[in-house]
Parts: sequence; C-alpha cells; structure tokens
Amino acid sequence: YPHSLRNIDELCASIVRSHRETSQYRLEELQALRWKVFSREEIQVYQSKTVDEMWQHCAVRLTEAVQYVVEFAKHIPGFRMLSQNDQIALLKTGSMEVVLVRMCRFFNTENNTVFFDGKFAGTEVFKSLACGDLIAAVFDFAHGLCALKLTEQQLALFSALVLINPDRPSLEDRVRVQRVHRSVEVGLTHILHRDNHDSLLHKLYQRMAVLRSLCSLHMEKLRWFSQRYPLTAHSLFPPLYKELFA
Ligand SMILES: COc1ccc2c(n1)CCN(C(C)=O)[C@H]2C(=O)Nc1ccc(OCc2ccccc2OC)cc1
Repeated sequence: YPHSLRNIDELCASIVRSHRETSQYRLEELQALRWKVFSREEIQVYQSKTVDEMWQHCAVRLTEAVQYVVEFAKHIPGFRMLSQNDQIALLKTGSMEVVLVRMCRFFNTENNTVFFDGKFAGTEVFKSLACGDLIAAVFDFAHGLCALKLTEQQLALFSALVLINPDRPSLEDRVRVQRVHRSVEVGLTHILHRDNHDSLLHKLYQRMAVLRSLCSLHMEKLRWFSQRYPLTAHSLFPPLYKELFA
C-alpha cells in the first residue's frame, strides 16, 4: 500500500471495526460479571472432572473464541487479499495467539480470575487439566497485557499484527504477508503516536515474544494430552480446534 495517511486511517478504522464486530462479548457485559466468581461447590465440580472431560470442556469454549478470531481475520483488508493457503497458515499458528491476546479483556487482575463458563474463575478451577504450568503462564500473560492498559483500538491493531506474521512456517507468498504486516505496523505506530504512547510499541513486541513461547507450551500440552487420550482428542474435540492445533 502507498502509506498515505488516508489509507492508514482507513486501514486502522477497518481493523478496529472488525475487532469490535467480532469481540464476542462487549466490555460492559464483562465488567458487569467481573465479580461473579464460582462458589466452593462449583469449583469442586470442576476439580472432580476427569482430565479428558476438563480438556474437552475447555477445548469447546476456546474453539468458540477461535471462531471469532477467524471472523476478525476475514474482515482485515490485507488478510482477505492473501491466498487461501496463506490465510490458513496464518490462522493455524496465529489464532490461539490472538485468543490469548483477547483474553486480557476477559481477565480481572484484582482477583486474578478469567471469564469461563459465564463466571470468573481462578487458576484452581482448572486443576483437573493437569496443566498447572500452562494455566499459570496463561494467567501471567493476561496480567502482563492488562498492565499495559491497551485501548480497544490498540488491542485491535495489536491483534492484527500478531495474526499477520510473515515469519510463520509454510507461507507461499511471504513478501505479500510482509507488506500487509508492515502496513498494520504503520497503523499501530500511528495509533500509538496519536495516543501519545509511543513507548508501548517496544513493550508490545516484548509481549509477542512471550506469546510465542506460551503458544508452543499450549501445543506441547495438547500433544501430551492427545497421546494420552487419543479418543477424546480425535473424536470429541471440536473439528476447528483439531484442524488448527492438532
Ligand atoms: C478471547 O478471550 C476469551 C477468554 C475467555 C473465554 C473466551 N474467550 C471464549 C468464551 N469463554 C467461555 C465461554 O468460557 C471463555 C473461555 O473459554 N475461558 C477459558 C477457557 C479455558 C481456560 O483455560 C484452559 C486453557 C487455556 C489456554 C489453552 C488451553 C486451555 O485448556 C485446554 C481459561 C479460560
């Protein structure tokens, strides 16, 4: 794209619109729920689930989040112009990263809880996943991102930057992905400059590095789980979760 301001403003506006239309829950809804936590009995029910029941339960909910990320991607002008294969390749590795970025909107840092099944859950709710390190890393990442206090517009541009990553494996037209990535980066820089928050870009790049290691931890846990519970992973997980992560 020629980087005239008009184009950049249009690009930012379309990414922000797409983010807003695919954010699944409005901030006001989540704000109203943020102190609705699980009772001791409800926590007991989650903790008495078997490992594969809890994994399946979480996979179904996270797949809901992934579907909204796929919709978000489809409305990003530069993303739609890429080949089908490159769109799939970017979603395969990027959609969980965007879910984890978006998760900061669903997080209450005051009581260290995350939205889950209609209420806000602490790490103890996920005990039966047998993945304490993954859950701790997910919560830590959400804390770190919440601390940056991103606006919805900054979050929208950051999500697009995370998704349209030219370094992903098996891209057909890397140069084209680089061009779109660059225009989104110009958009984010433009938004941060306008918000007088230039120092945030460096911090966001640091968060992207943490995000990559968090997602490889998720893949590692998923591989461990699929080997131990092949039936659940292959027949009870939502097809999209399998398609993208298995
Ligand atoms: C975009 O951000 C969000 C944030 C929250 C939610 C959503 N979207 C969709 C709607 N939703 C519902 C309906 O509960 C929320 C949800 O799925 N919450 C939730 C699910 C699993 C969790 O930890 C387990 C886990 C984490 C990471 C990787 C693998 C994991 O387990 C295998 C923690 C929270």
